[in-house]
Formats: sequence, C-alpha cells, structure tokens
Amino acid sequence: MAWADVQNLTHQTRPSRPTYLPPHLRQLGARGGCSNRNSFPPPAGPSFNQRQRATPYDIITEKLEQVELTDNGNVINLDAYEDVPVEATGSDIPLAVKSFGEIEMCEALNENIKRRKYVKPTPIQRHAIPIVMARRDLMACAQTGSGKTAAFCFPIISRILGDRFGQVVVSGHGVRTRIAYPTALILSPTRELSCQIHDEAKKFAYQTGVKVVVAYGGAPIAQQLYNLEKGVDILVATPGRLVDMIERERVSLKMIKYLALDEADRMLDMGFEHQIRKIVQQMDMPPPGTRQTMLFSATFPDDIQRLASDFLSNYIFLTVGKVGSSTDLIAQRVELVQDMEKRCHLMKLLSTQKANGTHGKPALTLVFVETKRGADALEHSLSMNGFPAIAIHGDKVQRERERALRSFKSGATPILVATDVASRGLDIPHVAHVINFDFPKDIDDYVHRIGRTGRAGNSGMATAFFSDKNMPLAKALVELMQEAKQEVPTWLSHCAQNFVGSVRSTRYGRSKFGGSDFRSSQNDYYYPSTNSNGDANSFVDTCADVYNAGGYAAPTSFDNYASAGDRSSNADYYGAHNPGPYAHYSSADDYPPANIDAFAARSNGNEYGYGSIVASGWD
Ligand SMILES: Nc1ncnc2c1ncn2[C@@H]1O[C@H](COP(=O)(O)OP(=O)(O)OP(=O)(O)O)[C@@H](O)[C@H]1O
Repeated sequence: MAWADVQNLTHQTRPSRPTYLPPHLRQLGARGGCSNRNSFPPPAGPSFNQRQRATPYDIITEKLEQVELTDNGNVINLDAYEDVPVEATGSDIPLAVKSFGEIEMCEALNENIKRRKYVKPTPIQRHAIPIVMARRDLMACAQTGSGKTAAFCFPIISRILGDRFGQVVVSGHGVRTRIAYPTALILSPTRELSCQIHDEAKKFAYQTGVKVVVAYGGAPIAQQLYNLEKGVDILVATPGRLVDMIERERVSLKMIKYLALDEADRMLDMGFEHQIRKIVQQMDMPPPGTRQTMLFSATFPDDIQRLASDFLSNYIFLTVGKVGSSTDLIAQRVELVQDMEKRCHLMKLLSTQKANGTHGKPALTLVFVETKRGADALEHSLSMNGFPAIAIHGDKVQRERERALRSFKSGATPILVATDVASRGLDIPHVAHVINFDFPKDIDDYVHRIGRTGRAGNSGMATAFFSDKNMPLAKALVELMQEAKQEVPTWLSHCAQNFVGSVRSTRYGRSKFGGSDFRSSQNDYYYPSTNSNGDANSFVDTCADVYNAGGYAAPTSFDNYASAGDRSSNADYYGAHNPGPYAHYSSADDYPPANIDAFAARSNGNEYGYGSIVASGWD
C-alpha cells in the first residue's frame, strides 16, 4: 500500500451509497423558526456589529492566519506548549527527551514520524514516551489536543517491534487462527475515537509489520472478525464490541503485554467501569506488573485516580499543564442566555460568524447539546433557517454517524450539532468554534468539549450559553477560566460568589479536579485503594506491595499487619519519613492501629483520606 493510501484510510465497511444530501440541502426552500432564516452564509461585507467593534471571530481568524500551514494541510504550532508546567510523581522516573532522535525507536517508525511531519515531540510525548519505553506503568494527564495519542502509540509500536526482534513469530502472522491474540489493547469510549486512533496507529505502523485492527459496535462484526483472523498485534476497541468478541471466543487477552486506556477517566466513570473491570480483571488478561498499563486523559478526578490505581503497578503519575484545565489557546466566552432564547441567540451568533476560515478551508462550528432529541431538533431548526447543520448522537445508526462526521470534516456541512458522543478525543482540523448550547453537567465535560478546538497549538474559540440552572457550575467555570487566563464576565463572578445550594458532586469543587497525584495526599507514603470487593486481604496485599517498594518487611496477613512485631520499625519509618499526617506515629503502640476497627475508625474520620473504606464494606 502506498503512503498516500494510508493517509486516506477510512472505515468503509460497506460500499458507499449514492451522493449524500445533508438536511440543509434536502430542505431548501423550507421556512420557519427564527428571523435569521436563510442567513448562512452571511452577506458580504462587515455586519453592523462587526463595524462597531472587532468580534471574537475576527480574533480567531487573525490568530489562524498567523500560523503556518504544512504540506498536508494540518496546522501545527507546537511552540505554544513550550512553557506548560510538567510534574511527575512516583519512583525512579525516567528522564524526558528533547527530540524523537533521543528515543531508541526502530527506523521504520522514525520514518513514519517524519512522513507525518512530526518534527519534535510535544511535552507529553517528551515525558511519556521514555516512561513507557522503560517498561513503567503510567497515568498521564495532558491538555486536549496536545498529542497524547502518539504518546502511547509510538512506544507500543516500538516495544512490539523490540520484543519481536530475534524471536520466532508465532501467532497471528501469516497463519490464520480463529482466535486472535493481540499483544496490545487500546480501549476508547466511542466508535469514532477508536477509528481515529486506529487510523493514527496504522499510519505510524506503516511498513513496520505491526498489524493494527479496530473493533467497534454498530458496524457488522463479520468484517472485523475477518480482519482479526488475518493477524493482529494492536487491537483498538470499544469495550462493548470487545466483550462480545471475547465471549464468542474470537479474541483472547491472554497475550496482552500493553494496555492503554484513552480517555481513561471516562472509561472508569459509572457508564463504563463495570465493563472495563470485566475486560481487565476477569477475561484472562495478565495482571498488573506482568502487563504494562497506560492511562491517558485531559482530566483525572481523584476518585477516578483511586479506581484506576487498581489496574496499575508502581506507576508514574504525569501531568503536563494543570490537570483538568483547558489550554489558553482557546478563547472562552460565556453568555447568560435563558433556555427559551437559546435558539435565536445561536442563529444570531452564527450569522455574524464568518462563513469561511483561512486558506480556503471552511471554519467549522461544533455545537454541543445535552440530549439526542435536542440534537435532532436543533439540527432541524438550523437547517430550516438556512444554517447548514447535521447532528451526531448515540441514537443514530453508525452509518449515519460516520456520514455526519465526514460531511462536517469536509466542510460540506460546516455546523455539527452533537451530544457528548463527540466531546472526547476527536481531532477534527479547522474546528474554529465550539458552542456549548446546553452547558454540560460536569466541568470536566466542558474541558473536553471545548478541547475540540484549539488543538496542536492552534487558536480556537469557545462560547457557552449559561442559564440559571447552570449556577452550581459557576464557581468551577470561573476557576477554570482564570486558570486559562480568560476574562471572566462580572455577572459570572457574582454568580460564583453568591451561589448557595447543593453541588451535584464533589468534582465541581476546585480541589477535586484531580490537580495532582492522589497518592501525594498521603504524603510520600500511600496505601493503594482497597479492591472493589473491599476485601481486607487484598488490602493487605496492596500494603505488602507498598512495604516492599519501600524496602520494609511486608505483613503477610491482616493479623500480621496489625501485630506488634512489625510495629516498631514501621513506626520509626513513618515518624522519620512523614512529617505530615503520619508524624505522630512515633511509638510502636500508636502504629499501626491495633485492629481493623481502629483502622476503620480512623479511616472513617478521613484521617488517612480513606473514608470510603468503611462505605465500601471493607470493615
Ligand atoms: N509531535 C507532533 N508534531 C506535530 N503534530 C502533532 C504532534 N503530536 C501530535 N500532533 C497532532 O496534534 C493533534 C492532536 O493530537 P491528539 O489527537 O493526539 O491530541 P490529544 O492530546 O489526544 O487530545 P484529546 O485530549 O482531545 O484526546 C493531532 O492532529 C496530531 O496529529
């Protein structure tokens, strides 16, 4: 296959249908709705508003004009990431590199990196790639659009090639087997994101012999099984389809050496956690320590970090930029708009927006709404009023979803109305404006949504409609905007200061963004969380790992853990090493708590930050 063919890879599982007509063209001549009907594209020349003052759209266009276009049309301005703060915690952290040349990767991979015109690594790549190459587990957090995909793809490809060197290749290469045994598994929450990661990985694996296959729901399984039969090294999958394939005994995870979870916090959030646990802990996958595990996201709340640590062994926690923050490349604007006025307001906004971006590329606008019905309704309303829009959400069949995305990417339909199905990971060039028509329920979702613009060092624009019912999020939004050096409207600051009421989850609170390695809240010594069963013995096991890592005698049972025998040396250790919460364990009598009740009592009071132990049934 030629390189050009690889560049143009798309997921055509079926023959393409006759020319697709987006709704705005199907409904030409239709009437109704707001007074701005048929106002897209806007009339030539500056509008009244534009004559009065420079609009934010002028600012975006100006910024986009300043950046350089590369041959493949991708706009890349990586210097924008140079001054982001980087923090790594854990033991024996491998040194970061400055260039791809410093990393020992195979020649074919280096060639592909050059072909892709990646001249130098982004900060997350500079730090994460050496960590994975050094066979360490990693929980990594870096801002949206900063190159996390390559940060896990490069070392996985490289390590697979390294492992293969000098070995006789056994399964999956040239020999057709009904059960596929991938070496690496990359899990992502949506079909579109899995396809995107697959495309990326395939480009970087070009001519290396490393086989990349994708499996996702909504598309016929037969073709995907056929692709697997031909051999697979790296399987990129959505959880549901993967479980299906494992249960049909067409995929086995026995040989997995590398596991990557993209958008890991989403994967471990309520919707997916059960499935992920099943895949990682109950379907023959080698345990942590035997396999290498990498978790990546732009947001990592503490509670999710705690859950995630079950999947990791002696890992490094890496943050590039502030965890859960948005990049200051995105100009954020918040407008107070009540629900009834949103549609008209949106249309006014769209009609003042320039129809065309720079360099002959259309400026794309992504509009986020809360519900699938809301997405369909808004698509209809916009189309009827002359704004070329198309919707994407989870109730559409996969073919429609893919079509919507294609039509948007190509600029044929420059407005995409989406639910959160499109909020994470999607890398669509030329998205100039993200509009939060419905403000999300969680501030982390806001970070991911606006992150569809302002990628790879480019500028972008994000507008949010904020109404009375969004008040609980005012404080978190203000903090986020301030952190990203954005101008906060006075009315929003007032809302943030004056809001009294309950906040849905602690994640809204600033301290709960997951601003640091959650282990550090237990000082330089920490207990990994209990397992999901709240099993005391497993807690002792995890304690044993920690003790071993610190070079101290590991207790072998809870009784042993609580026995006086271990107390004195450990009490000394704690006294010496932990000026913080453990400093008072200076006597053998005091440490550790004499029995599980005492421990639970202290935990309950959150003395160790383990309030959840009792709740989870550990006691
Ligand atoms: N070293 C590099 N040089 C040039 N371009 C790069 C480099 N690394 C990544 N990119 C480009 O930057 C864009 C964003 O990368 P990617 O999609 O991996 O971001 P991300 O951090 O995973 O974002 P998100 O948090 O939204 O998932 C992509 O178009 C990618 O090709």
